[in-house]
Amino acid sequence: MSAADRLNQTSEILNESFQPVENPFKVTVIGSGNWGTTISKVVAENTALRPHLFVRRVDMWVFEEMIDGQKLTEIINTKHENVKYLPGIELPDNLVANPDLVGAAKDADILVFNVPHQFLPRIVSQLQGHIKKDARAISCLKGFDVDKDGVRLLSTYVEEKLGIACGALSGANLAPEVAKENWSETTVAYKLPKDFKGQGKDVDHAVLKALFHRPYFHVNVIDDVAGVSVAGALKNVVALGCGFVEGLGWGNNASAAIQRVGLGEIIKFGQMFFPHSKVETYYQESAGVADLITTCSGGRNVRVATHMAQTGKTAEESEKELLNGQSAQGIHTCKEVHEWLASCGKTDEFPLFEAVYQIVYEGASMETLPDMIEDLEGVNIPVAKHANK
Ligand SMILES: NC(=O)C1=CN([C@@H]2O[C@H](COP(=O)(O)OP(=O)(O)OC[C@H]3O[C@@H](n4cnc5c(N)ncnc54)[C@H](O)[C@@H]3O)[C@@H](O)[C@H]2O)C=CC1
Ligand SMILES: O=C(CO)COP(=O)(O)O
Repeated sequence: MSAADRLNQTSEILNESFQPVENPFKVTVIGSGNWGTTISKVVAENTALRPHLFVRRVDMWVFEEMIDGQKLTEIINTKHENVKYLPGIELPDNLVANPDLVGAAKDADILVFNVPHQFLPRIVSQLQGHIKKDARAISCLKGFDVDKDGVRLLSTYVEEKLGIACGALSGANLAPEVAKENWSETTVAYKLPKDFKGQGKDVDHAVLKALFHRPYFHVNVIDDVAGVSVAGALKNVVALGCGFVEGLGWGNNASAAIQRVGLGEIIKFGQMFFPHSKVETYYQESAGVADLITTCSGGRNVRVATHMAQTGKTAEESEKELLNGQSAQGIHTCKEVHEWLASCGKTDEFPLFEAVYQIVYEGASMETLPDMIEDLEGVNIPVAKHANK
């Protein structure tokens, strides 16, 4: 059996195993960047395939902009291509670009949030009071919300601000590869809420699998929203560190060292501030170590940091020059993490995260990265008897 036949067979088996629901779910994706458009494509392919579960039409909210005198939404809806953020990829015709945020979201049963996380607060405040009370959400964002009260997951932020249950989707998922339908895995995390209405009436793990799983995009659904979200947010900070050593020309050993320290700090951060997150999520799930590896190999964060090292430009300048309006989320996340760790006096316990912040925001030298992350605690360096003579 060919690989393509095997994939089609998997898809058919999945279709048969999904029970119909009373009222098919309407799905809206909030966001239309590189990943936002890719996930919209994934979702729209599945809603077209599974009318017993989903309304065929998927709305994708687009932060409207003009491209050569024409609205981006009009281009997407006529050419079926997001020419700015996902050029060269054909989008399904049941995916509708919608510039009206409330209009796109108000009838949705499932809201998929997928915007650079610095824009989330404004979007959520515009949605307050305008969505279905029993809607459910999945956050594909990578980052944290930090204020004087603490560090919060973005799914928790959505839950608190909108009063709806929210899970997370994260994995080793560089958008251009998923968009081209190259095989990858992802992790969806969702906890059934207290007001769960029952199978066939509400969103559960099977519904989420049916919404996101594609022959080329394999989904594992788990409960650990915190583990998935912490790993997704922090690997972007580690990727900046990898970009610095790569840009300095130090090679693969240096990058591996940064990833080793980074994985340790990710797990420690998760255990310290989200103790209900599971350690195995960090090394067994796509959202854990696999996302760390792919992002440090070829993501936008690593590219931006490499450019900084090679040109001496700032993070913002490098992002602007390289990404054509896309966002390297590690730039925001390293600041959020620093602010949180500083407020609780724990920056010393996360030397890599702190070093990345110091390089991006305080002008620290990239060359000193190895010394900054060297943990000398407990190491007894022998001193020669007559060293000072
Ligand atoms: N691109 C990727 O490979 C992956 C990205 N992610 C995560 O998904 C989230 C979304 O990323 P992308 O879709 O790649 O976005 P992106 O990095 O492509 O950002 C561009 C998007 O931001 C929008 N935007 C610009 N200014 C805005 C404003 N003031 N208000 C609202 N929106 C505005 C643009 O219209 C565009 O849709 C991020 O948290 C990212 O870390 C997760 C997995 C893969
Ligand atoms: O999250 C990602 C891959 O899973 C994408 O990482 P970048 O934003 O660094 O491209």
